[in-house]
Amino acid sequence: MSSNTTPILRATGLSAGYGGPDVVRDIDLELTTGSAPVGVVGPSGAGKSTIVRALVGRVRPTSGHATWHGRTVSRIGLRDKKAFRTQVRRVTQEGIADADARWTVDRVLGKALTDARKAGRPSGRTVEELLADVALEPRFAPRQIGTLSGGEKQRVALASALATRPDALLLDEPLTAVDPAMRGEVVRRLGEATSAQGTAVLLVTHDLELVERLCPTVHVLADGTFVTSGSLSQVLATATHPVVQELAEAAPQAVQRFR
Ligand SMILES: Nc1ncnc2c1ncn2[C@@H]1O[C@H](COP(=O)(O)OP(=O)(O)OP(=O)(O)O)[C@@H](O)[C@H]1O
Repeated sequence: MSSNTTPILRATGLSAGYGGPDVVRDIDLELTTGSAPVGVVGPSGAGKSTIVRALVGRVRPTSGHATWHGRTVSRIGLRDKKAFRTQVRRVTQEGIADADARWTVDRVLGKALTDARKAGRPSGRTVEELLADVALEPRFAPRQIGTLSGGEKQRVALASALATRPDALLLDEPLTAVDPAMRGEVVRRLGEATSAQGTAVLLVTHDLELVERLCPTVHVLADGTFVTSGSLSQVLATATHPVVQELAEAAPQAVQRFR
């Protein structure tokens, strides 16, 4: 990728909060077409979700910028909002919370595919392929959303986001309800799907194992600022900040080898 490619999404010196003191400060981050997934890890309350909210325009920066193809996110007009929402998808731990509980998985994903086509973003995928991207078998297609487990709802939310072949996928603790044994497989398939369709991924999570599997680069957030960045192995091996040391100590066996 040439260095003058405009990033899909970029935070530059971004600070933001909720009316009181800023909860994130001076954040620099970018997602570029074809870039490898980027992780953000840090303790609860550090501001991870706030960064994602600022990137999608749900929280307005108090200083600095969030930009989408060079345009200030908080100033995207009504006319372009739909395109923004199709091209930049956020998936939270709520899973498919917006969908009617009586709708079937097939109907939810079918609608996502139709919406994508109407928005000029045909993915050329089928419901079965989307389900496979998140390691769900075809037998889930006729199931009503209200009958799914929390982890299954989270996987349907991911599949629905993939349906629009988004430029950027912002994942905020997307697999908390998926059991650890299955999480690795979902992430593997998700990594393949996003890489094949050129979707840039930002993964915000407590789960270092997920980051290790998906993200060659990770930023560590402590009390609203990035304190270190690099590969997870570099970050853990050179831990000097107390938050990084705490993360390293709490890390599962699979990532302890980096220490
Ligand atoms: N709507 C809100 N109004 C006021 N304060 C908020 C709001 N949402 C979050 N905060 C505060 O902002 C800070 C950062 O919250 P945020 O949700 O970004 O952290 P996080 O790192 O994602 O945490 P977690 O890992 O627990 O989800 C916290 O102190 C939180 O209490």
